Amino acid sequence: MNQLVSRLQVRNISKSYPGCLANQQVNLTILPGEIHALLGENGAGKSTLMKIIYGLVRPDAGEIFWEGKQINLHSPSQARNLGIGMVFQHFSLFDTLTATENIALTLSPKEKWNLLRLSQKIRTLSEAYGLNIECDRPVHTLSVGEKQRLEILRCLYHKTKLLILDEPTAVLTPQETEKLFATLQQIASDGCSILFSSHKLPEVQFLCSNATILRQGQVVAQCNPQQETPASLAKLMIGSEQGGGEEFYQTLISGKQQKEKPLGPVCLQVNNLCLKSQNPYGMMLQHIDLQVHIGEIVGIAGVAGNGQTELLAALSGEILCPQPEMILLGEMPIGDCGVAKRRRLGLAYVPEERLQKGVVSNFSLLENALLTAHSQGLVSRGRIRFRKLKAWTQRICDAFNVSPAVIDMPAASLSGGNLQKFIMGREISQNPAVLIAAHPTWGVDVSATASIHQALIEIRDHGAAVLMISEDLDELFALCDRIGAIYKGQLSAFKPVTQTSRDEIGRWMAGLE
Ligand SMILES: Nc1ncnc2c1ncn2[C@@H]1O[C@H](COP(=O)(O)OP(=O)(O)OP(=O)(O)O)[C@@H](O)[C@H]1O
Repeated sequence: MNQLVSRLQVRNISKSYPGCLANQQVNLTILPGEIHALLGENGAGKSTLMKIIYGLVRPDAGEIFWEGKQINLHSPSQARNLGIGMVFQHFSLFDTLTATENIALTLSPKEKWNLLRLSQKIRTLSEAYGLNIECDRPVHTLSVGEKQRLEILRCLYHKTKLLILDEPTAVLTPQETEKLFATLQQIASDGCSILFSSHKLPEVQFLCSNATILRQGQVVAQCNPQQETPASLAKLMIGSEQGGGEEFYQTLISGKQQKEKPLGPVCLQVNNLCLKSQNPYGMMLQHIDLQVHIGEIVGIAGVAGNGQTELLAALSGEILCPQPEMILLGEMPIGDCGVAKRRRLGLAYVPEERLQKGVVSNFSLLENALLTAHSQGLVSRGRIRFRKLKAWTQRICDAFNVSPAVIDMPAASLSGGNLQKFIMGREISQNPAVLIAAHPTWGVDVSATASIHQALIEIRDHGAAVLMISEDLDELFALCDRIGAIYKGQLSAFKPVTQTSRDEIGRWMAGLE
């Protein structure tokens, strides 16, 4: 193959949305077999550019060249036919269909296939790239990592020549990320180009040989990440006026070192919780005992699919417990209380799936704020107090740097990281007695991660009990006072972070102790 012909070139691409220039005269070139990073803060315009390249969003201006020829993309199916595949931050799979059926849906009507032969082909491909997918399992039973591998497999099936990955490692465990990177390197060495966006800068450095950096929709730099440091990459993203050097980056990522302190009274308690999953492939919770004290952040680590979803559902009230005493808030049994009552009693909740469960995506930020914060004096005698609601929502956006802070815009129009900041802000601002948060900084950029960590530390220091469930060990170690792991529906012991190590937690996550 002629290495001089670029796989993809975009020239002077611009795209605006009401009140925002998402991309401004963006130029980008990707060569065959290159793993190219697209970097920028939340809202910098990365997803917009990726969606333009995938034919999902029409640019207002600019040109796209595919293997040297100018193209006019008007749909993802046209992009897929050319060899462009995309894996979104929020997966685009049908949950009730199997892996094979999901791939079958994307085949052209002209293609001859039957499910059995297709399954065999997919299995062979899956083995060749070490993707490890069980073809006959319904998608809703797959873990996050498995769903992502299925999306990649679907692209490989279509002989993708440019694979676009929008924050693929945001909710993967370190082990899953390692596996993903090995697969990506193999795909790239076979000649497929990869466009990769991530807020995890050390990963970008490890994987990518070229990077384009966006700030407020414009290309501000291009570099080889392997010749940079995470600090210098962060500085390019944030801008030299604000971003400092290594020290500045370290303060962003390191969180607050915990001092050991005496524990306050227990605020959230789970007693011998045994619960069958409602999902036939789900994980049964077995004899869960857990205590979170006032003024404490407790972290639960674990590989996705080990009972985190079931535990979150039981704690939030989505699923009721067989006995009320299985969950206590202070001294009050709440195991039989629904979501609304638990919220009234002071429990706030940030779910795993932000678009499906965290917000109603076509509701405005204002309406989404009201959905969980109505008891904060925002409703009186059945009437919404609009002035208060507007001020409340605006305060969340300002305090958590949600951009654009336009409160009557639909939640779906926010970038992924900004939506996460909004959901975290909405829950933290209610000063809950207990905050349960799954993946609190999913897809959030380095500086916003630091602000969310700071906000979590502040509510803890003001007496809240915080329970975090995350696969991100760096985050758990940066924030938590005590940490444990979940494996096959059972909890490990919990230890102060100062008395354990990543190795030990990693062993607990793998059920080795
Ligand atoms: N459908 C839409 N309607 C209105 N505004 C939009 C829409 N999609 C994106 N935007 C805006 O365009 C800007 C760029 O968003 P984009 O999702 O491309 O950012 P990003 O760099 O991918 O951010 P993140 O890292 O948070 O995913 C943001 O200000 C966002 O609010």
